[in-house]
Amino acid sequence: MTITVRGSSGDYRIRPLEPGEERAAFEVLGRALHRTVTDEYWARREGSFPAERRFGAFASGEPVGVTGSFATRLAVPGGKALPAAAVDGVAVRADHTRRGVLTALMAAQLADCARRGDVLAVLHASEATIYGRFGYGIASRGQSLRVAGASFRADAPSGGEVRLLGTAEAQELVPRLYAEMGLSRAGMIERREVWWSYARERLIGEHQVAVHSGPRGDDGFVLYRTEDLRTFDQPNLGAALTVGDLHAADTAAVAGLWRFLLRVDLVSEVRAPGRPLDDPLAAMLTDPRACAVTGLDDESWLRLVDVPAALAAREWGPGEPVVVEVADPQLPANSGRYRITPGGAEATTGAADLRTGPETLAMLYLGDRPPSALAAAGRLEVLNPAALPHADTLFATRVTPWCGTPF
Ligand SMILES: CC(=O)SCCNC(=O)CCNC(=O)[C@H](O)C(C)(C)COP(=O)(O)OP(=O)(O)OC[C@H]1O[C@@H](n2cnc3c(N)ncnc32)[C@H](O)[C@@H]1OP(=O)(O)O
Repeated sequence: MTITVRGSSGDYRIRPLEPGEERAAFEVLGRALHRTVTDEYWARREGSFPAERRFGAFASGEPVGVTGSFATRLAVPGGKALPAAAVDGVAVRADHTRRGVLTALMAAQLADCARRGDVLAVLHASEATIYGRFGYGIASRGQSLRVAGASFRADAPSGGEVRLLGTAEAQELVPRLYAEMGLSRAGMIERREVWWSYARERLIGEHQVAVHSGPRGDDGFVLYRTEDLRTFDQPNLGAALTVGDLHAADTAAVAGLWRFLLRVDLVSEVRAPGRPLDDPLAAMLTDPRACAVTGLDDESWLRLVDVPAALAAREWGPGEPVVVEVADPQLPANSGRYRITPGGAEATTGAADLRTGPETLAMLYLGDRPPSALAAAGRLEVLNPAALPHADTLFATRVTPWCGTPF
């Protein structure tokens, strides 16, 4: 499948990447992200950048734009994990931007996802102004924590052991433990081999790895690195310890890992970017302000590729039935009215209570924000005001959504 897009200074051909074109396409990405692709760097990345599921935009036979995805499953409220495309490696070369190349790549990719049966697509955005127009919406947010001078309350969970692993052991154990612990929050994705092929070396190889064991065995891990903050003037500053990845089966394991991190010698502060909004740490401390929130940002952007399948698969809260009308010009098969009840959701011809597009639907889908908040912001058209409180309880979820996997 090739699409030709007319540009002011020539045509672009949008087509699937072919084997052998991976490195040239990766260099488009490298340049756009201000990174030099050396032979050594490409050797490390090659396994995570297959031609499969990748599209290129070609000008005079040369790649000038790229987008890709890897297949995964994403957990939705209620615990089901749906087929999803984890979109990554999106770039257009600087001398070809703002001519519609990304728009054409996104259209090709979304059509491909729909054909493959991906119910959802998910990405982490470099800028928050890019993806809404393609039907992606902020589906989970993350907070950055800075912890210093903290001590635990007497009633905080305790127990268990933490041990540090060597790199080889960690590279085997951490992927297995992540898979065994399962997708405990809506928004979490399966980490497939194509993801680990780079993360095993970069994430694990460049971090210290500690594993927590509770009564049932290994139940959490943390990856961290340190950066010396000491100066001649401030010899007691110690190091900043930054958490690169932390997943645990329960809050006792989270507490155990944090107790360990906060006891590491010669460390003056622990930084943990991108934690879930309901991270339990502050509530476990004698001084909750010892755990400061230093940032709050969008974390994952979701696109409902197959709206009927996505709505049918998630769990709904209590409430009177609500009919939501969706208008999706990019994937017209999604356009229609959906009757949502505590027992499920299905297409209907009944009168609509609420009307919106795919971006706002994605913002509601994992329960990150209530419909009333997005209606107040003007993103959701309210045709029947009496339905709004019911929509709030139907869309509400027990657990805060979070992806927790960088890609
Ligand atoms: C999931 C990920 O991989 S995130 C990484 C994304 N990649 C990067 O950030 C790398 C650097 N940036 C780039 O490569 C490019 O600027 C891209 C990919 C973001 C955009 O590519 P372009 O081909 O210029 O986009 P395109 O011309 O199709 O623009 C479509 C629309 O988005 C807008 N747009 C595109 N990029 C941006 C941006 N960075 N900020 C604001 N608006 C943008 C355009 O103005 C245009 O708006 P319009 O439809 O109202 O005219």
